[in-house]
Amino acid sequence: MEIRYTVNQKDIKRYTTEELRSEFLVNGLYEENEVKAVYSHIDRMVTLGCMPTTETVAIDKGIDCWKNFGTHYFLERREIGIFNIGGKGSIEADGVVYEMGYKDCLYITKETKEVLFRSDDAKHPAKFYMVSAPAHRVCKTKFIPIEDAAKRPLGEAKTSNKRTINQFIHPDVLETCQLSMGMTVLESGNVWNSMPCHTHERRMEIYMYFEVPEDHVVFHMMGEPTETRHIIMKNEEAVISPSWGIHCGAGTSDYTFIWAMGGENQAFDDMDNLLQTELK
Ligand SMILES: O=C[C@H](O)[C@@H](O)CC(=O)C(=O)O
Ligand SMILES: [Zn+2]
Repeated sequence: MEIRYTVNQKDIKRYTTEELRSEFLVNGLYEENEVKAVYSHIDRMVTLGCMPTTETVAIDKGIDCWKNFGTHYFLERREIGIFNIGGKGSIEADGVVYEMGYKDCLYITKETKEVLFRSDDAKHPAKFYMVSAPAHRVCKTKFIPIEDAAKRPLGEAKTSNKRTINQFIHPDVLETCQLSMGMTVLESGNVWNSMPCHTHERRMEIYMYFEVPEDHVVFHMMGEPTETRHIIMKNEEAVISPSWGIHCGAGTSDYTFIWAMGGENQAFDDMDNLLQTELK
């Protein structure tokens, strides 16, 4: 598992493109029958990808839980949210099997000892995208299909940002310790997400862009509002946003992304909103 430490907003002003990317971009999430995990010291959030093909893959494959977490198993003191962005598959959590279709979500609570990933068809494998946060109490493991997500339509075609925020792991849908997660779907021909943009000093956030057509990219904006930087994102790549940073983007096409937050609170609307004209 790759470990990343926290960075400071004063230092990143001088980062090169490569330095910015190695600090904030998470790519190569899907290697056959492996678990790719990046542990960020920013709110101790772990971003993971798993694409089982011919094997049943355990969540801690390639991870030394005792060394990295000081626990006997991955979810001993953590909770996790998982989306399937690939073909049909299943997740087994302490003996209970959840069938996971495209864009289905599963929240798994703290103290779940065994988590296993499988694909129904190795030729069209499931791709599990996951974010895990430290947790202090047991909640309820819950399967959440997109129909059960709380929907928030936002934006308009005139400003190229017509989209729907689907809140899956959210206090209105289920209880968690600190994790919240959802999926924002842009309507055809709309390219801007999270614009007008915001920060939230109380929480960090991770975006993972997908349904980005081949040969297209998303310009993900980051940095302090008056010191903005960008990272060019390809399909199925994630980007870490520290509490002090904006996080929004424009694609060269429409796309979808999964957001995940952790930190002090779970109040989705607790944002420090910014006007476009305030940005530099
Ligand atoms: O804090 C909330 C997150 O940044 C996202 O939910 C915003 C988003 O999906 C959007 O406006 O498109
Ligand atoms: Zn945000």
